[in-house]
This record gives sequence, structure tokens and C-alpha cells, in this order.
Amino acid sequence: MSTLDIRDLQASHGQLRAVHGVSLSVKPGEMLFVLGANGAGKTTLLRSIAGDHRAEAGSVRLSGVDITGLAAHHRARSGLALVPEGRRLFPNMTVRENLALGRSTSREGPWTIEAIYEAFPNLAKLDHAPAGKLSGGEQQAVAIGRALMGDPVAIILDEVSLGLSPAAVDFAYDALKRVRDMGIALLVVEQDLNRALHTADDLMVMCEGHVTLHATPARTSLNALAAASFGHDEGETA
Ligand SMILES: Nc1ncnc2c1ncn2[C@@H]1O[C@H](COP(=O)(O)OP(=O)(O)OP(=O)(O)O)[C@@H](O)[C@H]1O
Repeated sequence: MSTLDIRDLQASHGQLRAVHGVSLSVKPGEMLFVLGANGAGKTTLLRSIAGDHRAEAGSVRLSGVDITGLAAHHRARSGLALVPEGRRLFPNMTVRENLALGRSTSREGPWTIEAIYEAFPNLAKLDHAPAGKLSGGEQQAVAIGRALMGDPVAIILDEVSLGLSPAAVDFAYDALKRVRDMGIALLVVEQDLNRALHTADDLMVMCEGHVTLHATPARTSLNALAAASFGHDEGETA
């Protein structure tokens, strides 16, 4: 059974339909990437799944349970975590304090701060550092750790590598791969097609609110992903 199962999700901003009937599913320990150019509808899709934006139609199921009617904080308590674009840590609070907040906003599970440090030894060294002083990659890892504190079965992440140096992206992706190995379902929005192609279990490209390509890495290419981002088939000229 899929951990996250989205059927025909539709969402708008006023008169503008940003997501046109998107369906996807993510299994335990699987990483599905959502790719696409600016304005493709990726963030609206993620926010609609998390319950931060109201979907007009469609369904969201988590571990087989329909959570479509739940508010965002109840979805979080059901085991769905969102790591938003920009990570939204509290810069003046320490890594430990930011991690502790993950517990207070979500459900109780086996995760403690010590367990997070065991899973991500690089974070343990930063325990008392203010989050605002960390590199972008370290901040992303703290945001992932904060999500884990809520004992999620699925984590959705927006723009994982945006604004990060290549070394910082490596750091963040190392954390993500560890989370995947824990059996958690990951839905990741990424602008870096190459990075996605080399990390994903499954890939989806959106253009103007529609899914223009859905394939495993073995069955697609960088060219096909780029073409689909602009709504073309591979080889088609603009
Ligand atoms: N708050 C909003 N009010 C009005 N229109 C919006 C709002 N947020 C997004 N949009 C519009 O909805 C469409 C989809 O935007 P969305 O942010 O979901 O795309 P995206 O793929 O995440 O792009 P980006 O990479 O730029 O964040 C775009 O046309 C965008 O201009």
C-alpha cells in the first residue's frame, strides 16, 4: 500500500487554476521528485497536500486513510510533515530548540533529540549553535530533523536545494537518503533536474499545473525532463 496517495487534486488562486487534477503515490522508503519551471504549480500542489492551501477537488490519503477533510495541523498529527521552502527555522534559537519545536507541533513518536543526533551525527556537533549561523545545508538538515520529531510516515519538502552551494546540497541530500532508508515516504520539489535524476525512485514533471511526464529515472533522461518542464515532448522544438 502507498503511504501517500493523491487522486485528481485540483487547486486555484482566485480565478487561476494552479493544479489541474494531479494524481501521484509514494510508497514507504520511496522518493518521488516533482520537477518543473517557476510557476508550474509545484508549491501549490505541496501546500494543498499538506492542507495549507484548500484543494477544490480530489483526495489525499495517508496510509490508506482519507485525510482530505482535515486541517493542516490534523494532517501533521496523522503523520504528514511539510518542510517548506526556505525551511522556516527560528534563526536565534539553537539547533536543539528548533528540533524540540517539531515535537510540540505534531504527534508523539519514538524520536528524541538524541535519536536525531544519532541518525545525523553532523547535527550533534551543532547542538547549541543558533540556527541562523548554520550553512544552508545544515539548516535543511535541521528542518528535516524537526519534521522527524513529529514521527511522520511521509515528509513533503519544497525546493530542497534552492540557494544552496553544491556542498550544502550534498549535506541536505545525505540527510534525505537516511530518511528514505528509514522507510519514510518522501515527496520532494526540486529545481535541479540532474540531482533529481540521480537520486529519485520516481520522477514527475509539471507544466502549467499539469503533469507532463511521470517516469522512473531508468526510463527517462535529462533532455526529456527539461522538455517536459516546458510542456514539450523530447525532441520537439519550441
Ligand atoms: N498566493 C498566490 N496568489 C495568486 N497566484 C499565485 C499565488 N501563489 C502562486 N500563484 C500562481 O499559481 C501558479 C503556480 O504557482 P506555484 O508557486 O505553485 O508554482 P511553483 O511551480 O511552485 O513555482 P516556483 O518554483 O516559482 O515556486 C503560478 O502561476 C503563480 O503565479
